[in-house]
This record gives sequence, C-alpha cells and structure tokens, in this order.
Amino acid sequence: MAVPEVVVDGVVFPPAARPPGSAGSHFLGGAGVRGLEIGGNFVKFTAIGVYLEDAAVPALARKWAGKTAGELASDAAFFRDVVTGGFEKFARVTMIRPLTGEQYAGKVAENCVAYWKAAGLYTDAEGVAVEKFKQVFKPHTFPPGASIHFTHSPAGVLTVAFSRDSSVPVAGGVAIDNKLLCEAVLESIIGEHGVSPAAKLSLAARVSELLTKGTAAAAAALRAEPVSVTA
Ligand SMILES: O=C(/C=C/c1ccc(O)cc1)c1c(O)cc(O)cc1O
Repeated sequence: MAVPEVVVDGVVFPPAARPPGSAGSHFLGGAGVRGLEIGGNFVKFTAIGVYLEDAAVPALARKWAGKTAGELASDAAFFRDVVTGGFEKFARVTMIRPLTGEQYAGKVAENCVAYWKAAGLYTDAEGVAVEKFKQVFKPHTFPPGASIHFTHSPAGVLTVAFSRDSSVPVAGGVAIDNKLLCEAVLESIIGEHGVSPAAKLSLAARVSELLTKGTAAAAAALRAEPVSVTA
C-alpha cells in the first residue's frame, strides 16, 4: 500500500515497516503524539505510529468505504474494527521524553485493566498476562529516541520488542499469548478512550483516503473492463 510517511515532533514514521519476525511489511495507518496535561501545559511524552497489514484495507472497506475522515474519526465502531480486525497490526512507540520501563508499563497496564473492568472482561488470565507485561518492561529504561514495538497478531499474541532508536528489530521480542491483552494495548492507544487522539485522527484521515482510492480504482477497473452479463 503506497502511503506517505508521518513526522510527529521530529520522530519519523516511514510509510512501511516490517514487524520483528514477520514475513511481510505493513503500511503506516496513522501516527500521533501521546501527551499529558501537567500544570496547565500539554507535555508530549511519546510519538506513536500504527501500522496495518495490507489485508486491513479490504477487511475495513466492507463497512467503511465511502466514509469521510470525520465520519471515521467520530465513530468508535471504526476504531473497534481496526483493533479487533482479523489482520496483523504493529505499533511503534518512540520516546520524546525519557521514561522508565516501570513508568511506561504502569500507565499502559492501568489503562488496560480499566478498560477490561469497565467492559466486564477482567479475569485471572488477564491479571497474569498484565503482570507478565509489566515484568517484560521492568529492566528497561527509555531515553528520548528509544522505541517500543508491539506486534498484535490476529490470533491474539502480543509481541513486545525494544530498540535504542527508531529502527525495528529484525527478530526477537517477548510473546504474551492473551487475546484480550493483545487487543487492549492497541485499544488503549486508538480505542474510544485512546491515549493518542492525534493518532486516531491521522488513522481516520489516511484510512478514509485509502478506502476512497480503493473504491475509485475498483470503479475505474470495472469501467475499463465491462463485465459481460448474460441473462
Ligand atoms: O505513551 C504512553 C505512555 C506515556 C507515559 C507518559 C507519562 C508517564 O509517566 C508514563 C507513561 C502510552 C502508550 O504508548 C500506550 C498506551 O496504551 C498507554 C500509554 O499511556
């Protein structure tokens, strides 16, 4: 899928990325900043890019082709379909400010647990999975420019990998096999109460354009090669 790069506060998200250990590359769905309101100022902590497997386009087109960026951006069901769709997603989180692994994982875990509790989805299995998630981050520290890489498999395996810069590790990472955690981490970024409204807007705009282009290309192909119909 040919899409442009996005630059978030100087952090470059290339048009395509290959998740660690993955066979194919994914296109950049959207990217944006994650910040917090501190003492009346919006403090930017991380830049987040969300990449989607090409199969996302036909999957999302069934329901969302023809919708404007504004319509997608304001519809929680669109983001839900991205999070739960049967295609691989990949998120790269690059530090703007330094964070410890414990600080980062604590915030993500807090959001995931809040989401599960509100949805009545929290069980012992999610408790175990979120503890493993926190343990994976414990020994790490992230200076500005360092990145965290999440691969969300359609089967529900979350793979977490790290790099000192914005490059994606070729292989490796720790896999956590829990479908609800796999979904909740992405949900907490781009879901209804996602921490990056900017990434949501970017995703809605870019996917709307891709689906419109896809619809136009399909219509042009039909015009170029009329299908013969016999009664
Ligand atoms: O980016 C974040 C978390 C940033 C952050 C900022 C300040 C802190 O004291 C701790 C963490 C993030 C994310 O990338 C994904 C997610 O699901 C939730 C988050 O908060």
